[in-house]
Amino acid sequence: MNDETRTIVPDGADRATIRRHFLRLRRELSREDWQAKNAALCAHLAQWWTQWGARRTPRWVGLYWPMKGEPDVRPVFAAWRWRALPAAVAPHAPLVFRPWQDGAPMIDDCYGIPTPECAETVCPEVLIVPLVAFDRRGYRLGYGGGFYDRTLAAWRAEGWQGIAVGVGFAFAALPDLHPEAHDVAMDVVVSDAGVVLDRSEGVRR
Ligand SMILES: Nc1nc2c(c(=O)[nH]1)N(C=O)[C@@H](CNc1ccc(C(=O)N[C@@H](CCC(=O)O)C(=O)O)cc1)CN2
Ligand SMILES: Nc1ncnc2c1ncn2[C@@H]1O[C@H](COP(=O)(O)OP(=O)(O)OP(=O)(O)O)[C@@H](O)[C@H]1O
Repeated sequence: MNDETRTIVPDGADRATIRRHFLRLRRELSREDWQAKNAALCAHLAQWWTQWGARRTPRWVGLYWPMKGEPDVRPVFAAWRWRALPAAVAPHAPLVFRPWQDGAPMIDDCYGIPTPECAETVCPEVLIVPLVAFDRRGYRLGYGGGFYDRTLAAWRAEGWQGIAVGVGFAFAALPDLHPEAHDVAMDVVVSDAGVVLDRSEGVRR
């Protein structure tokens, strides 16, 4: 299967169908394929981060603990002191972010995803967001919990000046995901094909 056929989804597909389609494609990647794509994505993200970080003074970076074949961009921030991981604490609540260092004690959040066992929470200035699928304007599909949308909506309502950086595999790019009212677009999207969207200069953060 080449990258072009990968993007074919059934005509008029709804979100659940699109989500299943790209989750299946991701699951079917060979280990070698996944590693090559992940390495390319990490290289592009590292370059973006170096350039962006040189002009700003970001502190907390919100990462995620990868699962189900998600890209693993943790190596890009391995030397960064201010790393945080999300915890889903309830099905309809915004995510909370907890400081994280390698080797820190972890517990499962309410979806069984490891999260630091730590009472402190932080609000990341740079939020790295996993993309199951994404479109040209930076709208995304995740696992369907609405967590990132809810989290970003809550933070922005409180005056958050941070930046949302989506990371996903290039085969999951679609022209238009037909966003719904609650969908929050990414400011930057990085894939194994490069930085495919960057509005970070336009936003004051
Ligand atoms: N690595 C990672 N961590 C993350 C997220 C993420 O997308 N990736 N999240 C981003 O939100 C939050 C957790 N959200 C999740 C939402 C749903 C499911 C889940 O397993 N859903 C079921 C289907 C549920 C349904 O259909 O209603 C499944 O996929 O089997 C897992 C995590 C916080 N942590
Ligand atoms: N700000 C919000 N307030 C209330 N409900 C919301 C909000 N954002 C999303 N939702 C609800 O969450 C549900 C899932 O949304 P969506 O399909 O966009 O999830 P997703 O972006 O794939 O998931 P995730 O962000 O967890 O990766 C939708 O039914 C939506 O109504």
